Amino acid sequence: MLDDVLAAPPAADAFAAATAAIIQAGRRMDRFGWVPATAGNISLRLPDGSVAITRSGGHKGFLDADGVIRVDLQGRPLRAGDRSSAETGLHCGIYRRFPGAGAVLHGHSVPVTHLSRSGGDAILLEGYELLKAFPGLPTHAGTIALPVVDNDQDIGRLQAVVERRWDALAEVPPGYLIRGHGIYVWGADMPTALTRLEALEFMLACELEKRRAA
Ligand SMILES: CSCCC(=O)C(=O)COP(=O)(O)O
Ligand SMILES: [Zn+2]
Repeated sequence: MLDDVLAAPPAADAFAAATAAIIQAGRRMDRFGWVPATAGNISLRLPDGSVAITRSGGHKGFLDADGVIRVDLQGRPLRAGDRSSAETGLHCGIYRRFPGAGAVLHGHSVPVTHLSRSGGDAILLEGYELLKAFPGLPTHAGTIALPVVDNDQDIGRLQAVVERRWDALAEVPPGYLIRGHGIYVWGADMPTALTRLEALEFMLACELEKRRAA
């Protein structure tokens, strides 16, 4: 019991650590060109069940501590007047559905935007060594069918569509694409989410090259 109390960091410390991790993730995503202009958003689940998430509208490669705020699992800001990401509902939808999700990343890369626009409800990734970055895929011989959903400015309606897609899948991959918009990826923690995003972006860039060459 005492061990549990000592192991749990005070809420303010946990938020400060999450803010630092989010700032670092934004810089990393920016280096790859995945968060152009004010695109993208980033969040981490906090030990008290709330969520640290980027504010709406800033450049995610130039975040400072003021660029990260807290919301509850329904996406409501914990401090009156704070305006979290316009896509907070998609982050919270992931945290509510997957108790093991601890970090969520959203970016707008060229491969994601281009491939998601070219039709189809899923993008098949097969034969890539980097598939091993995903749960349950011990070799390159596995396959990921990344769901693609139509874009919608109504985030509640978009989240309902995403949930219906998840309901229809025997196994839900930890990511999906929004057509002409971007990608959502999650993991147990920030390093895992970043690894998955990087692996997916690499494979999607290869898919784009393949289509160009065809
Ligand atoms: C100019 S990007 C349009 C909004 C968007 O798709 C996005 O990812 C960023 O929105 P946020 O409110 O999180 O800044
Ligand atoms: Zn977006």
